[in-house]
Amino acid sequence: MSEWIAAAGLMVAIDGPSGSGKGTVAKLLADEIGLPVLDTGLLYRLTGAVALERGVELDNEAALAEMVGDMLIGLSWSSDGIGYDGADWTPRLRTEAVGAAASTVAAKPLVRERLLSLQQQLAQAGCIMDGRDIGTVVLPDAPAKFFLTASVRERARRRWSQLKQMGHRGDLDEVLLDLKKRDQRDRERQHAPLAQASDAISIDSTTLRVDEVVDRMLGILERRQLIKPSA
Ligand SMILES: Nc1ncnc2c1ncn2[C@@H]1O[C@H](COP(=O)(O)OP(=O)(O)OP(=O)(O)O)[C@@H](O)[C@H]1O
Ligand SMILES: Nc1ccn([C@H]2C[C@H](O)[C@@H](COP(=O)(O)O)O2)c(=O)n1
Repeated sequence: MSEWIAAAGLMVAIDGPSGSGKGTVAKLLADEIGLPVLDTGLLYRLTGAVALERGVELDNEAALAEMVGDMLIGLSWSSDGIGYDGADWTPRLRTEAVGAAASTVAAKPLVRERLLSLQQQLAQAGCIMDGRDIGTVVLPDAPAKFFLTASVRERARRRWSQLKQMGHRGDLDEVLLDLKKRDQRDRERQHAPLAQASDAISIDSTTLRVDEVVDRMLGILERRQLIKPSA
């Protein structure tokens, strides 16, 4: 049972760089307030993974856009993950290679354009959506927007320890370098770059526990009367 009741159709946007904790916090917040959570990174990861699998050049924008058009037909995307062509793709999308491919295809305006309306349609019933451009482009009118940050060293440490738990033997400096490259690509692309919306509240999670971040968000949503205690 959720501890809070969310206003009907509430949309909460959570943006931030890789490893800032968006996905983790979005899931916990969603459990607390009883909303579905949509991880938009999965759409770009699936695009990158399908392109790699089919041998579509990651720099060929027209071919990628055509591929995404086809992909949308067999796509199922929900709080549980992402499915395509009758298979659950979620478990195979968490590798660094897929993350890098996702970041490359995400810089292509035609790819973003093709994925935009799906995100906007699914958000309409109310949700917590996390990504890079949710507060700025996908849901510019969302009544609650958060921009989650953490120092690049801390984000690399988190990613490294996550990889270690998954059985990978990554080097921390290598993870740090990959993260810096991804940050640069995501922030510097021309179309819908990673950016804080002017009306987003920034939370630096470098020295905060996950539950402390979630509590801050709940406090802000309650003060804005977007949620109320369920009891
Ligand atoms: N405040 C925090 N303190 C410590 N560890 C955290 C914190 N927030 C998240 N983590 C851990 O950091 C790792 C990365 O978090 P998460 O996957 O949620 O980040 P993300 O911003 O969604 O990244 P990406 O955009 O690459 O998907 C996870 O292992 C998570 O448990
Ligand atoms: N709204 C979004 C979500 C994700 N991306 C891109 C940028 C990331 O490097 C890549 C993978 O995202 P992650 O799963 O790590 O959150 O997808 C984007 O451009 N816009």
